Amino acid sequence: MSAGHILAIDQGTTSTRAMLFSVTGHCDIVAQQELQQHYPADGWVEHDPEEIWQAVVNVCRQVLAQAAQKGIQVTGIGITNQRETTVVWDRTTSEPVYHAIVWQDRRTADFCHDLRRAGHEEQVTRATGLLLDPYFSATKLRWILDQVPGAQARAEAGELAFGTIDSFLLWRLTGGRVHATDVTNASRTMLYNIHQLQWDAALLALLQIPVAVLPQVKDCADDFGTTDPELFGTALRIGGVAGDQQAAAIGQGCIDAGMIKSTYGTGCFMLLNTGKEACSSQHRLLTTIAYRINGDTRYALEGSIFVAGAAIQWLRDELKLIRKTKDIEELVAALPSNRGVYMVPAFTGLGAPHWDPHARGAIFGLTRDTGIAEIARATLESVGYQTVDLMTAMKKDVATGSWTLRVDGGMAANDWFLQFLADLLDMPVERPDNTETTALGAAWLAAVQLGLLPSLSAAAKNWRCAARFSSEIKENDRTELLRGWQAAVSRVASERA
Ligand SMILES: Nc1ncnc2c1ncn2[C@@H]1O[C@H](COP(=O)(O)OP(=O)(O)O)[C@@H](O)[C@H]1O
Ligand SMILES: O=P(O)(O)OC[C@H](O)CO
Repeated sequence: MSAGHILAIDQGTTSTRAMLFSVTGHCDIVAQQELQQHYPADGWVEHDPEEIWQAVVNVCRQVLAQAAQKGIQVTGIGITNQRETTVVWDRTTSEPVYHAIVWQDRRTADFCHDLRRAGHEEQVTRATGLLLDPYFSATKLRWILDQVPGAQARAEAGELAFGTIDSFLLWRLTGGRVHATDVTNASRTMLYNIHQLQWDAALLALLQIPVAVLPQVKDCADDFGTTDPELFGTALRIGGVAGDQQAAAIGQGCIDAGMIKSTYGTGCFMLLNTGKEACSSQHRLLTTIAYRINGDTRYALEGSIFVAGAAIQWLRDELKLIRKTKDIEELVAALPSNRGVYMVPAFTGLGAPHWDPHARGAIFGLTRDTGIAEIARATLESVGYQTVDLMTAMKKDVATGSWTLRVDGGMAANDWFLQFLADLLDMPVERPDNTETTALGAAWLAAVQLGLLPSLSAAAKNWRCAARFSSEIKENDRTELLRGWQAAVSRVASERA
């Protein structure tokens, strides 16, 4: 029997995956299930937690069945998840009291605006490293406690539990025995003090969140309990949990200060490891926890863009300009330039460094001969320009870094995009051989906890570069491209930003 494999659960925004990894990071078996998106109103995005749970059980069972057939021994489980997405459930029945409110949801934009006007943003940033934005869990939780009849009183009485998706899965996987989360997920709630490493009493009071509703916060490699034996036929230990962007940074081997990764999935998330220092941004980036192992906390600066690959899906599904996502590469590569067309994909507002939840998307520079290719190219380019906005802010905040960008996620398969990125950033862009970095990071955390790996440093030695892109354009051309973007993005700003 082959030993030492970890089952990684990656519960993402658009799909749920289970993957089986060896400790070197080789993936043997994968199962995946799409997740339905619910848009009940403008700017609202929800998931059905029961659908998420069923998908997790299904994909895990598929992988475990194949592992058993191949005689592979599964040592334990690592979990990684879409962050901030908020679930509240009944502790007795384990049933959610409302749909999961997804990180992209903007329904609490006005509430955040009011809190900002009342002067609370500095307090939020000082304690949590975040900005006062509907992106984070706190105001979503407040909304559920306000809108579901009786929820506030039941939360105060200890009858309800709140959690990000990792917590909800831990609860269900352990048969309601564990109500916990890890520090990286906690650091995205806007309720967790990232310096004191505990729930922030002043913010809980400000938002009237009862302590009784909150999960216990653990390290990323920790004892998260064992699965209910009835689920998978055996009790598996859960040894690792991290939010998906932090897990991707680990899977990219960005475990030391100065290393940067960017993940291009539905959104784009750039994390710069700042080591033991919680660097506070002067340029509207987030300070967040990169990971904590054996009580040793490492921090990161994060730039979050809400729409990256989702814009390519929009071209495919709404505008029907491309049939398959991968068709975009050939389409845009055929054009000699962007022909002055710029697209700002502010479908759900703008994230870092603009933080404008009321901004909406726009296309600029249209002429009589603008066609499908120009609009597709402007859309793909917009993800590159937004990356430059993040990197520019990071370079201003932190003097030293490796200034090499490691990339992953669905869009990292697009060579044209990665070359454009290297051209715009004037920086090497590296794609690893294993682009399933998110699940890999969760697997490595569990492997460390369960004794299959001595440390994350040992794990990171397995990282390999598969493709490297360097700038091939002139400084003048870069400046011109960026000037066009800056003009476009400034025109979608809302009056309330
Ligand atoms: N060749 C490609 N060019 C551009 N975008 C792509 C390409 N392949 C996939 N994508 C985009 O990548 C995203 C899927 O990436 P993935 O990492 O699976 O996302 P998530 O984890 O957020 O669900 C989709 O939004 C899709 O539009
Ligand atoms: O599920 P993803 O990969 O789109 O990631 C979502 C992020 O964690 C949101 O902060």
